[in-house]
Amino acid sequence: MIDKLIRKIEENKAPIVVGLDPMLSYIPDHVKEAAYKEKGETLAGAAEAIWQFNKAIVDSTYDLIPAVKPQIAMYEQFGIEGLIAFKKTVDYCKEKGLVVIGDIKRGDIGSTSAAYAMGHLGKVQVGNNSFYGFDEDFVTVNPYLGSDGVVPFIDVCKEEKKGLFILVKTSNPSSGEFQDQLIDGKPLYELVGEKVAQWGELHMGSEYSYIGAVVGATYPEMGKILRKIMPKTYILVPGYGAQGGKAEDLVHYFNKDGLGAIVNSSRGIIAAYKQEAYAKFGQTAYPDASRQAVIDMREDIMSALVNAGK
Ligand SMILES: O=c1ccn([C@@H]2O[C@H](COP(=O)(O)O)[C@@H](O)[C@H]2O)c(=O)[nH]1
Repeated sequence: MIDKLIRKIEENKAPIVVGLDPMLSYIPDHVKEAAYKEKGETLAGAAEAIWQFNKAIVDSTYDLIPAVKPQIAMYEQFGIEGLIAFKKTVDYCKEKGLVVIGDIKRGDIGSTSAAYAMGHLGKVQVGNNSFYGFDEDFVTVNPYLGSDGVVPFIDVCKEEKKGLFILVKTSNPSSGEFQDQLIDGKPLYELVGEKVAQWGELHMGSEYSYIGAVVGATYPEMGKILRKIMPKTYILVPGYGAQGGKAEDLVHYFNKDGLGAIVNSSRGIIAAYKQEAYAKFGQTAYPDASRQAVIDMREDIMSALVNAGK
C-alpha cells in the first residue's frame, strides 16, 4: 500500500491528504436540512448529513488527491450510526481509487491491539468465514504502550500489505508535556522516532517502509531532526493551515527525492467555503470551494518544494 500511496502522490503531483473531519458545524444548512427531513433530528439524521457532505467533497476532489484521512472521532460521537457513516465513507473513497488513512490513534495491550488491527486493517474469523471490518489502508497508532501494542498492527499490515502511521511528535500545543521529556539527554520523540525507523527497516515497500510516522507541521525544527532519524519512513504531517503550519516550514519533512512526507489538511479543505478567500462560492457550492482549496494547497506545497530544490 505504501507503493500505491507513493504512485498516487507522483501521478497527482500532490503530497497531500484531505482530512474528512465532518463536524456538524462545518456542514452547510441545506445538507443538514435534507438529512433531517429524511431521518429526523436524530443520530441517523446527523450520520446521513455527514455521509452526504463527505460524498460531495470526495466527488469534487478525488481526481486531484492521492489520499483521505477520515478522523474516526467525528463519526464515533454519533454512535453506531456515525460508525456506519465512517464505513460508507471508507468504502466510497476506496471505490474512487483513493488511499484511506483511518485516523483512529489506537494502541493497547497485545491482544486488544490485535483486535483493533483486525477490525480496522485485517479480517475477523467467524466460524468458517472471514470478514473485513472497516478495511482502511493505513491507520494511525499510538505507540506509548510499547512494542506489545504496536507489533500486532505490524503483523496485520504484513499479512494484508497495508500500513501504519505511528505518533512520534504530535502537532498539538501540549504535545511537549510528555513527548519532549529528556531521557538520558534525548527527547522522548527522538527515541520513538528511532524505534519507528527500526520497525520500518524490517518492513519495507520498494523505497519506503510501510511503517510510517506522524510528525506535526507545528514543530518544524523537530520535523527536520526526525527526517534524518527516519530516512526511509513516510511522514504524515497534520497541522498545516488551520493549526498554523506553513508550506515553507515543511520542506525539511521531505527527502531530496521530493518524497517522504504527505501533508494533511482537514478544516482548511472541508470547511473552505467558510473562509474569506473562498466566500465567493457560498454555502451551496461548498464542494467547489473545497476543490479550489485543494488546488491552492497543492500549489503552496509544490512551490515550496521546488524553491527548496526538492
Ligand atoms: O499530531 C496530530 C495528529 C493528528 N491530528 C489530526 O489531524 C487532523 C487535523 O485537522 P485540521 O483541521 O487540519 O487542523 C485532525 O483529525 C486531528 O485529530 C492532528 O491534528 N495532530
